[in-house]
Amino acid sequence: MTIPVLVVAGFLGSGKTTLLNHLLRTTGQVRVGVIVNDFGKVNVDALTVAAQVDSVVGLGNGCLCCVTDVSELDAMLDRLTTPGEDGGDPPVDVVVIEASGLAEPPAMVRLVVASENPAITYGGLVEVVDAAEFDDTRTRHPQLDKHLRYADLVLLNKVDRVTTAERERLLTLVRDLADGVPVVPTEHSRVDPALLFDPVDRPEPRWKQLSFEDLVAADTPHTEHVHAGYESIELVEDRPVNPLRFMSFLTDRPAGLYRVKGHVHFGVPGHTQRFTLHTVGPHLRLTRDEWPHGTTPGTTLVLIGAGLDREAIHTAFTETVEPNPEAVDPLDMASVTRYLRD
Ligand SMILES: Nc1nc2c(ncn2[C@@H]2O[C@H](COP(=O)(O)OP(=O)(O)OP(=O)(O)O)[C@@H](O)[C@H]2O)c(=O)[nH]1
Repeated sequence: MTIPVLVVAGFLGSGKTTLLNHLLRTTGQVRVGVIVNDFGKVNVDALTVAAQVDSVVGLGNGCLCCVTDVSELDAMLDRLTTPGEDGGDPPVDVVVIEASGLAEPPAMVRLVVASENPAITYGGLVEVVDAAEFDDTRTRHPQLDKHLRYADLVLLNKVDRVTTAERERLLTLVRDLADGVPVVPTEHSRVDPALLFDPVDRPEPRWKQLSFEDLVAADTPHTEHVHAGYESIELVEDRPVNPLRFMSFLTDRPAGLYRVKGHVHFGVPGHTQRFTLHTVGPHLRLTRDEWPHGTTPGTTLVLIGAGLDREAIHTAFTETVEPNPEAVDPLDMASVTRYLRD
């Protein structure tokens, strides 16, 4: 299991810190490590802080870390993702970094994507935009359009501050500008964490200390419940898929797609193993191993995003099916193996 590292960006006051606090509160068993450049911003009840060592503040359900600039980020990621001395689990399941300033998000994304740390994987760049200020921000910062296209997911936040008609106009405009990047409308950055990363299935100990998360959950008002706001599509196919057609299905990403995970069966001579795939936006990650004993090779994918065209996706995927994998040129597998990380 690798630890996804997400980067949260957005203009001043758009709702980035609100998103971090929301994730710390609502991720169930997922332990979220948060990296901010100022602890003071995150709403930590002093009583719930279990320990503060150097620049890491430990919480019941995660860690809060502090970095002053990008150069410290790598070391902080190592710390958060290294298993304990007892060889047990690393301290967190997911890391969320709040990027500040305009230049930082691309630098942070590059650092995470290029990281040599085998424990982490890039989890996506989430751009938070303020619906009520959108037109003004765009006038003042024309580069906002570029930021939208560069993101892997856009949260159109503060929709409670605009009328329904305005919300629809903005949603259409932002979707248009984001050019295929999924856009999810939110209030107080309340996005379903399942859109961002996978839930963790950790057996609950029969007896456990009350955690930060339990305390918050106990007094979380009903209105805090998240609306799904995202969808997932499962694709299952027993027949092999063609490497070139399948890779172009992934790289010509369907509009609204945020991430894809699953197993792929190419069945091409010399490449009949199981390929495990994770994508976030345009970033692909593949590993290869043998099919577990007793399983029939086949492709099973879960696509997660917002505003997905189910029918178009099913059709495009079906077109990748290869009736005669033995006849496929093994060199065509280079389009797949160049993404391998094993
Ligand atoms: N009405 C409304 N207010 C919101 C919403 N989301 C955030 N806010 C408020 O907007 C203000 C700014 O939110 P933050 O989460 O601090 O924004 P930020 O992007 O972290 O801000 P900076 O770090 O200063 O750039 C706070 O007062 C939030 O409570 C929302 O959806 N609706």
